[in-house]
Amino acid sequence: MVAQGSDKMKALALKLFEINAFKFGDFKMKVGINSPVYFDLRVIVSYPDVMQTVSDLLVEHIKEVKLSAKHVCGVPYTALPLATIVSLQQGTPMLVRRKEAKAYGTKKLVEGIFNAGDTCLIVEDVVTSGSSILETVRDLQSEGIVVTDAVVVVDREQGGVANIAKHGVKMHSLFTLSFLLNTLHVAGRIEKSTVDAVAKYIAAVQINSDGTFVGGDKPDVVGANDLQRTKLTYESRANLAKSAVAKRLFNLMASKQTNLCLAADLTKADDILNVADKCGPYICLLKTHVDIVEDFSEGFITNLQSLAKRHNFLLMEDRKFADIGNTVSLQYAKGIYKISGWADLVTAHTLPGRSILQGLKAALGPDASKERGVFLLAEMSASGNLIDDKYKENSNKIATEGADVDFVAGVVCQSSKTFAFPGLLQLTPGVKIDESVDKLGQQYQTPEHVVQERGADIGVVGRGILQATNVEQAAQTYRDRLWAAYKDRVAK
Ligand SMILES: O=c1ccn([C@@H]2O[C@H](COP(=O)(O)O)[C@@H](O)[C@H]2O)c(=O)[nH]1
Repeated sequence: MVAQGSDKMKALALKLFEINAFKFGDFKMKVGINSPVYFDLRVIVSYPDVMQTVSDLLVEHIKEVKLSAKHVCGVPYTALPLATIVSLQQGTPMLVRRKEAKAYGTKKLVEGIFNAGDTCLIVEDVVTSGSSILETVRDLQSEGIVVTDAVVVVDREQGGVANIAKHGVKMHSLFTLSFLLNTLHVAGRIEKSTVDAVAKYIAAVQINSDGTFVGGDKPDVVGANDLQRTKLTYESRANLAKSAVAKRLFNLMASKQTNLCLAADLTKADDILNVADKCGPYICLLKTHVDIVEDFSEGFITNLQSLAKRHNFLLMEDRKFADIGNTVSLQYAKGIYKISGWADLVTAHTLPGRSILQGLKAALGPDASKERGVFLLAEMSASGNLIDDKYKENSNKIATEGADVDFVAGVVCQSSKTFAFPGLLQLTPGVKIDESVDKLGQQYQTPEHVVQERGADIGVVGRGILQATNVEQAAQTYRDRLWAAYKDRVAK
């Protein structure tokens, strides 16, 4: 058997985590309940080296457990390329199971040349209850094909082994979820609390092959899933962040005990520097709209950076980039403001799609995402804005899937439902001591409401502080209330 403890297996486990083939958080599952861990092995097709290693290990595993079937068949769709490589490497003919029978011609469910009585080995990527394997087994059996074994990449340990065994099929997995958790923990990639949260969930949620739950009742998943982002501390979320700047910001917030962002929307450089100095001790982030500064100069940026260093806060330019990649790249690095040179973070609309991330990254060097990050706008605080649920869903995908997620530090939004991944920060503008709406449609909620009801990790306050008679005192009040709301949220 391929030793789960081998260096090759451990390295592959870490690589799969690195490329986001699995992640931790709070994810909706096919069976209708949320899970603290989510696998998406579809991404491996974008990494030929990973494809190669996974299929090499599958072939090794097949040899070691002496599985000798006449055919090999992947469970559609993710396992199809894996089954193809296994077939090529072993010289074993492949069968392809259609998900729907052809409506015309042969109306076949299984493509390939076979005879009744032939044996077939199933290849699958991830097994939860084993129901997908069983669907494929059923179709192969209906053609008289004999199935006794299935090789899988990951067993989530939620009942799959027993469920498929009831149908005479033995599962041979490369990885168990427990092994992956342990490997990541030993390598310092996840905390013990993450291991425990997933283990608790797996123990509570065992699934039958028909999608019902072992024990009958729907488990109390809210209780079982301790990885919901609003329940976690900033320290533990720092470990789950893919963006280096998000990690830095989570740790800064935790050590400085502040989740307040000051929106320094003033038009004179000295006024911004003055307010940054006064409020610096209370903020984790200072947000600018640099294009409203009437006397902008390089000196202003140098002074702002030294205040950021002195008071330990990060700088965010709320540029809300929204153009094609090439233009965004120029807007980020060139012109008068040369934003990429000084802003730790910027904001960008998701309207242009993924190219917004590629455009921003193109303006930076190869290690771009180590020093810089972006907050994607998935929702706005302005009344009557045009963002709908589909837009939010797609924004979440851009923030959490694909090769550029290491550049995404967080999401600007108004609701905890907009995204689940705990490694991202929720930045929520529209915060004031009293709920209200300004003359131009800005909608305000209280610090407690945005943190506890809406899931904000960082509350953005502009005029609530800037128009106060004593800005320093106002910053302290907002910091105290936002921080207390966060402490209450994680204590519940
Ligand atoms: O949806 C959004 C996105 C960004 N903002 C920005 O936040 C501040 C809010 O300032 P207040 O004075 O506290 O209203 C401002 O810079 C906006 O550009 C937002 O309000 N809503």
